[in-house]
Amino acid sequence: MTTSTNGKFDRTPLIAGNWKMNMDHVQGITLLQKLAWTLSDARHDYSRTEVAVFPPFTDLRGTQTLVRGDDLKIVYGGQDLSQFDSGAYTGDISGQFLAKLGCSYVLVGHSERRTIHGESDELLNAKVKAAYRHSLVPVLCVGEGLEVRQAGNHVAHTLEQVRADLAGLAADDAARLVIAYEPVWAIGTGEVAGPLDAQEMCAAIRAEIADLYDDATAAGVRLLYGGSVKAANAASILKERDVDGLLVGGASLDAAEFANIVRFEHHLVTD
Ligand SMILES: O=C[C@H](O)COP(=O)(O)O
Repeated sequence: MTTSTNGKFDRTPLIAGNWKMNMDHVQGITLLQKLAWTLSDARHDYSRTEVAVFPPFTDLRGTQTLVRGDDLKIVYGGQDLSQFDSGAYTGDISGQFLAKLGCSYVLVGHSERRTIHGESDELLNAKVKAAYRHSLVPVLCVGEGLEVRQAGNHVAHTLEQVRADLAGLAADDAARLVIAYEPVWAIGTGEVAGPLDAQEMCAAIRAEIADLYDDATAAGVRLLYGGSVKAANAASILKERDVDGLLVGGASLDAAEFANIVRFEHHLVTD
């Protein structure tokens, strides 16, 4: 388990920015530089809250060069990877290539991959395993659409994704996993799941991991919430017991806004 000096956190909180298909390699460098400067001016302590960005593939080499050159503490990852390691898979990107570019993480099963690209749980299970083959930590994205939520089946649906996507995964790999709960109806819509919705699902996922593995493994897994997160709602979501971080889309494209989300602790009201 990672440890944190943050009051409620047993695990180091992770604030992750998914740039999606925004920011070319020049814009990406400018955004990353602004983010690093803003956090440096604010004396952000990266050992208290980890910061990750997920730029498009074409930005990763520039990201690596900037992070290394300026000795930044921001970590980064790819938005997807192939289930294969190399070969005749036109357009795909191997986890091996991501690792060589210094990526720490990789998103797996973002809802936009599941819906637009029709990625199945079987495929995502293979991608999770491919990530570990290349020492990348998968950020596995799960969550329900609006109809499932309205029918009240959101917990069962999401846990089914968790079970299928992790099938056959070893416990020591599972313990390092990050899972992002992203209700599809709250992504890019301005609709935010309430803190209690986020907590309900994160607690259910943690209990499921404990069932699949054991309590120690479940205690190590970091669970993020994603869906229309802004600086104004970040702290209230992160106050919840089982929520260990955030996966931020739109708001991560604005360095000042994202830095404010990273600095959520300054907005936490202590009870
Ligand atoms: O990966 C991020 C999620 O899809 C959330 O995106 P959003 O913050 O723009 O709603």
